[in-house]
Amino acid sequence: MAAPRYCLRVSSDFSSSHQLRNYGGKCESLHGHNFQVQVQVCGKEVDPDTGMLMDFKELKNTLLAVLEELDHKHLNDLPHFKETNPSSENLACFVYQGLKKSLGNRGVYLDWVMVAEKDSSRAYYSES
Ligand SMILES: Nc1nc2c(c(=O)[nH]1)N=C([C@H](O)[C@H](O)COP(=O)(O)OP(=O)(O)OP(=O)(O)O)CN2
Ligand SMILES: [Zn+2]
Repeated sequence: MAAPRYCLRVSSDFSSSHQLRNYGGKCESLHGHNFQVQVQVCGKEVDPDTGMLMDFKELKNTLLAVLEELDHKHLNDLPHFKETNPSSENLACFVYQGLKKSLGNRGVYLDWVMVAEKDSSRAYYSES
């Protein structure tokens, strides 16, 4: 039996500085990245009137609101990252938790969040 699934992906970015603790290398020094972020949400049904799972614009705006907390900040100074290392993995988890809270229960679930320091180095966080 087929199990229909529609998925949407939106992308954005933020620019921040960080210092990785307990790294034992040059990334312990202050440096910055233009982090790329991609998120995927999925659901079983589209709205019969709009044909949409959710408006891309709304999803993008929700993502931007979460990224606003990180953009142009020194990540180690943020309360969340005072103890938690601001690695790409932990940033993906942070964005996931923020988005999950904002999206609430609407028949759409957050599948995964990706954070990349560059195209060749990506971290994914998922709870499904
Ligand atoms: N699993 C992870 N590994 C690393 C992370 C991370 O978040 N998760 N982060 C870093 C540092 O942020 C570092 O700034 C990245 O540096 P690096 O990949 O070494 O980039 P470079 O440009 O210096 O090196 P290239 O060889 O040119 O890629 C490190 N690891
Ligand atoms: Zn770094």
